[in-house]
Amino acid sequence: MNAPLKTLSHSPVGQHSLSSVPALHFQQASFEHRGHALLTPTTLTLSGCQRTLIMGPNGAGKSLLMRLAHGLLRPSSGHVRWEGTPPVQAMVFQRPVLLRRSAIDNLIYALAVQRVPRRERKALALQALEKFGLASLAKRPARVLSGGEQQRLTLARAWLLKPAVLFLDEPTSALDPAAIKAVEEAVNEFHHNGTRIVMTTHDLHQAKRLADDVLFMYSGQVLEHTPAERFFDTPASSQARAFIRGELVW
Ligand SMILES: Nc1ncnc2c1ncn2[C@@H]1O[C@H](COP(=O)(O)OP(=O)(O)OP(=O)(O)O)[C@@H](O)[C@H]1O
Repeated sequence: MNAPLKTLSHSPVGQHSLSSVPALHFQQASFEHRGHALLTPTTLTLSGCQRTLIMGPNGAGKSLLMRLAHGLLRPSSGHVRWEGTPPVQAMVFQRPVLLRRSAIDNLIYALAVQRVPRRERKALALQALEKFGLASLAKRPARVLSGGEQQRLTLARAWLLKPAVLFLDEPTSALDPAAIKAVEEAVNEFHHNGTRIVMTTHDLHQAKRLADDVLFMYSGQVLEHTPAERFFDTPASSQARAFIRGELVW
């Protein structure tokens, strides 16, 4: 059972205003592997602190686009550029990536990497565990936590980073309804604190709950990037219409 998230604001230093999160531009950015175009030349901009949901069938290129955005991959041609200084970013994966140590030590390690003074680390880590309903599991090895608990721990770690941009790659696909709710609440709280959200999901209902805008991909192409309401009410492409009806397999 997941308790609702405790309200705890980021410190003022960690708050972002619409104008302070720099835009990210894809300029004719493509990605090829062994002669196959996995992302056709793509031009788009992510700006403000929107919640952008990337949708599309399996293999459409959603994770690829996100990895290019986060800088984990470089485009084969074109550019992926921040307007100004690249902001603090965090990424949450479908399968949580945690160190072989206790829950609290995973957070303390992340703070050490950020060079937070040693004397402040434990209190900050405890606050984050408390916020994500994990205080009673602080000493438990992170890797034996349940899937939902592990995902909340990765969100707690991201929270400590105070990212201007948070990328989430299918963060709820392996979770039960209560854990999904907890993750969605966390996503919204990041959003309320001025973090831009970029997230992939296969869950249309989740996308409707969370999205400000939708990026729809099909076969390595971004077919639509529109406000969420327009995407769900009047999708422009036949592929998106089929996808929303549950008829587009790939
Ligand atoms: N780094 C990479 N090198 C080579 N091929 C890749 C790489 N990343 C992804 N691919 C390939 O690109 C295609 C798109 O993969 P991607 O993971 O982006 O799809 P997706 O839309 O996220 O799919 P799913 O919904 O199944 O997670 C796939 O055919 C995949 O095998």
